[in-house]
Amino acid sequence: MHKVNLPLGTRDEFGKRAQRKTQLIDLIETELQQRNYMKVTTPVLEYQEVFADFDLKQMQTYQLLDNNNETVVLRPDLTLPIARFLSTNNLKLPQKFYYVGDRFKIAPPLSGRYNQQTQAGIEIVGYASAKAECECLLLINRLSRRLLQGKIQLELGDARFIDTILNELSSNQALKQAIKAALYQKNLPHYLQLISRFIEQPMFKFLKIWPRLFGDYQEVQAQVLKVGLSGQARELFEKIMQFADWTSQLPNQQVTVDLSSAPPQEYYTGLTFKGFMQDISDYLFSGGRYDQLLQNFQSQPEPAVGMGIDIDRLVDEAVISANSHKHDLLFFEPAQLALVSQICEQYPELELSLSLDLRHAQRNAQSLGVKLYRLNAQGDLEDAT
Ligand SMILES: N[C@@H](Cc1c[nH]c[nH+]1)C(=O)O
Repeated sequence: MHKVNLPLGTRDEFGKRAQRKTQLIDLIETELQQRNYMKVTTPVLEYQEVFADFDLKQMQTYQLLDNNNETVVLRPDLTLPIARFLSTNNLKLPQKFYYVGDRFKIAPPLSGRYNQQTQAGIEIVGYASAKAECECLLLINRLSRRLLQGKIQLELGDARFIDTILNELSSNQALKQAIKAALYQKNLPHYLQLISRFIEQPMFKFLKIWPRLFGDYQEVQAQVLKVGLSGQARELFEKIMQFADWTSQLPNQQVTVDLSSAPPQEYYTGLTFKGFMQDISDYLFSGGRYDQLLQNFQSQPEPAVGMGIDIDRLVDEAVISANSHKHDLLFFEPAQLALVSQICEQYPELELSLSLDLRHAQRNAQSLGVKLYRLNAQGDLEDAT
């Protein structure tokens, strides 16, 4: 038979890694259930229109035709299916939900990323106050301390900040888009050229330092205070700083801000946050407020905050040890099945020896360094090593 390869960007998971992943998911689910989150599982297949309104980071999706000739996609995001779910089910709100599942995005070739990624996440729906953001930030801090020796750095921003500044500057859409793109790409020469026309404006001092406004929140705060900000931009800035102040008081929590990058998802409408580790390019946690999203699926908007947890990254980095203790073996004959069933219940860690005969079973136990038992005439365990 010829060997069949896996589709590009996919992998098999097995052994210790697969076991650690299950342990990690169990730990997160227990944590969330203890805090009264409701589990939601949505299918991996959705109609394309669920994702149509959002440019989910230019991602390519897997598309299939169902038997009615309608295009369905393997979900590239888990928040939009939850929004779709909420609009079609009359659940009592406010409510806190969580999910664990795989999402599928076709990664650029040679990027080293997998196209199927496991994500856990929470969606806190119906709460307008900052306490919903606090719940997410607390969870990141708790998981960071519990699993990653407190190594997660938080990065805060606000999805409205960039547009607010640009709207105060100009009504020229094309120009605003160009500045935004230069800022996102950190294309400094082009950015400086684009802002040069605002040299007479009071905000020019801010514009000049804007691309560098990321990093330690107190340093960024000091720089912004020097040049000043006004109006709504200032209010948003103060709100980000307020959250930075609160979270920096959590144990082992380093806090940074970023005032010049694209929000992690297009649907965010307020505070955004990411949790990352030094020297790892991908974020382990990413979320934000998205008060308008549910309006896309139903007539009414609903305040909401949520975040995703990159389970695959977390498995690679988390300090959890897979149970790897040895199992003693039980040699048996098929005719003893009913008895074996009882013994298995009594000794859940005993592994059945499936070797053909006692001699093979003994050899196997010896090479594994474990004991071999068998059942004597009275139905009791006896050492047969
Ligand atoms: N779906 C988001 C995370 C999130 C959950 N809820 C809100 N945001 C992501 O994948 O980045």
